[in-house]
Amino acid sequence: MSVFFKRLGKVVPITFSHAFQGKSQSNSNNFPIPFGAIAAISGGMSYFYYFSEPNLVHLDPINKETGPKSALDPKKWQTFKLQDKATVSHNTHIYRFSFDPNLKLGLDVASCLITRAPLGEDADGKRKYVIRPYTPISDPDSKGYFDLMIKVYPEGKMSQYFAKLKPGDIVEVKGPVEKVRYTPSMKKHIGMIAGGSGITPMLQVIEAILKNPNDNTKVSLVYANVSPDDILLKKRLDMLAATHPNLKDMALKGLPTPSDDTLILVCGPPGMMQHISGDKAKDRSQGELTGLLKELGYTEEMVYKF
Ligand SMILES: Cc1cc2nc3c(=O)[nH]c(=O)nc-3n(C[C@H](O)[C@H](O)[C@H](O)COP(=O)(O)OP(=O)(O)OC[C@H]3O[C@@H](n4cnc5c(N)ncnc54)[C@H](O)[C@@H]3O)c2cc1C
Repeated sequence: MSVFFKRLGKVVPITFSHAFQGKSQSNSNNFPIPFGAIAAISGGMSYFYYFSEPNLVHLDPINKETGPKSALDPKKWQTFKLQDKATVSHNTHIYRFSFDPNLKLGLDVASCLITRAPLGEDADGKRKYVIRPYTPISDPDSKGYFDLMIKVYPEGKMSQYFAKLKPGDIVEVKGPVEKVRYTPSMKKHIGMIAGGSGITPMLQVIEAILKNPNDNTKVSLVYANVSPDDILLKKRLDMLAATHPNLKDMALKGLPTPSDDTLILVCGPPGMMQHISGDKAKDRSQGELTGLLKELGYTEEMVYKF
């Protein structure tokens, strides 16, 4: 496993021990997206990401009661009203959308939803849309709202649309789209490799594991970012680093070794995917497993690309 981190280290100009120093770091030449910060968390961690940033939306207590009705419809675009927006980092925000408080959103872990926004008209005067998937990070069992954490790109069609939204504005949403079905204790050890906003599907799975007291699945998360300032939920990670003296070692040993009891989830920008696992196929199926994970002996059955 140390080979993996040696190789990863080639594209990570700063080691984990530097990741929380709060300075901007130089770019790597090896990667389309430079990775300047990497964090690893292992095993039975508790998660408080909503409480880790002072300017976040205040969450209502989660209503665990489940009901038969869902707010989402996989076949129909539905409108959801933006209730509030909170800043997580210089380019990332959490958007809370509200709906009927008697309903759950209606998705199984791990799933995303699809959003669309009007984008001018085509030659025939027909409305054009930009369509993008996003992964809710709120508890799927909460009623009446869901949260999206979205990174804004300077030229990003949809993320710029989100950046301009004000409370009361509406967004069209369809779904859910199931990615990988998580069932409690389906694997002994799950490794996660995330870059930037690729942390969102990992959060969904982590939350599902941690809220179930009977689920003892071990989770190792490797989280790469452009610079320390880009680490989403940094305060929470800082706290873990401060209270877990062996966290640095875990960064070197954390990922599960290849075995039938192992699942590695990967989500991040194209450059990272290419290097770690190979990108998904053009038809968005899983595609061939290549990259570091393949070299290290993981098989396609052990890896899932979001
Ligand atoms: C299953 C799934 C779930 C997703 N969940 C989330 C989520 O929860 N939160 C979230 O923020 N995003 C998520 N994404 C990514 C999201 O769907 C969009 O791709 C992203 O918001 C960019 O869309 P855009 O229209 O703003 O940019 P585009 O108009 O598509 O791209 C414009 C420019 O932005 C830059 N850019 C766009 N995407 C990236 C990238 N990934 N890395 C580096 N540069 C980029 C490039 O320079 C690009 O040329 C998810 C993607 C998938 C496939």
